[in-house]
Amino acid sequence: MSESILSIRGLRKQYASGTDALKSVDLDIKRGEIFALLGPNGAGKTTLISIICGIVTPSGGEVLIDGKNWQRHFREARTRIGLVPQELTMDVFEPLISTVSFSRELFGRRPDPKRIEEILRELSLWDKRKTILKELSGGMKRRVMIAKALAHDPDILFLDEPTAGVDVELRRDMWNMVRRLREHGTTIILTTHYIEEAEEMADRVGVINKGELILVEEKTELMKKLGRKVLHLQLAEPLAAIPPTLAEWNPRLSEDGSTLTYEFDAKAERTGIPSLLTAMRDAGIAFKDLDTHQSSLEDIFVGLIHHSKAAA
Ligand SMILES: Nc1ncnc2c1ncn2[C@@H]1O[C@H](COP(=O)(O)OP(=O)(O)OP(=O)(O)O)[C@@H](O)[C@H]1O
Repeated sequence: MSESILSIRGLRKQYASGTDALKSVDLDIKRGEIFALLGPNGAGKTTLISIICGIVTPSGGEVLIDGKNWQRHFREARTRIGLVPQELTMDVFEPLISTVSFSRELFGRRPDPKRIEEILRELSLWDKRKTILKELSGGMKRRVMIAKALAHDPDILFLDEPTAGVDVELRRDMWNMVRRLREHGTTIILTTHYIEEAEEMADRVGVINKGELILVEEKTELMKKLGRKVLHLQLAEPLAAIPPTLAEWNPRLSEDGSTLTYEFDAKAERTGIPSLLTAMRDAGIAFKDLDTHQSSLEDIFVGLIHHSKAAA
């Protein structure tokens, strides 16, 4: 059994409008990992997921599931993949439990009321099982979409913007659910705009921009490698402006003049901090407190997108 459960090779998509939504994407997804695909609006995330799930036809390239071409083994691929799409799609007059049970059978699995009950209980839907979908709240409907995707016990689950517009409670429930699924061996690929989601959940992160994967990295490595640190200096006396002698460190002054912020490369041999502190002393600027913090995945992401825009 190979390490990759999913291999994407040279995947391209040009829509009839002429938009190149994917420009030859290569990606390997490891068995059992949580992979977060990050990217700005229109980057190609939904297109990528939709192709793998058989909803959109690619213009070129292929997808292999356990080494098997997903189009030639379409039935098997469909059984193994679950998708929670961005848009809610469901028959609004059906009772919840029928919709979810039907999803299981649609993907060629034998009926299993016990398993359906388990899924509904886990998603706090059991009490609502007889309610028709039309009468459920937006958050409940989203839970139903997840239940539908899980009903046939897929071993690869795609979540397209799973927590866009959901409340804090549902977001927390979903994160817990994703963790539990991973513990049971499910491979999870999620797209998100929320960096904190990737930071919290993912083992690896891919960044896609304008149809190109510009980076794939272990999350912890990514944060270590690209992470910059920020030094905050709480000044003893507020400053009206930054003295010209500090210009070479390019510090920022808070609006009230009480805090000086300096961003530095935590991995660099010379961080610039000792010389900055000396220059401050020479300028007669005293500070009463200082702290540093690691820049977040968000800082890294913004930096990357900015960089790729500048290079284009
Ligand atoms: N059916 C379609 N026909 C034509 N162009 C499309 C179609 N679907 C998507 N696109 C275009 O393809 C590009 C990629 O869109 P896609 O929806 O994959 O991006 P995304 O990263 O999922 O964006 P978002 O975060 O906004 O959901 C965009 O330029 C989009 O306008």
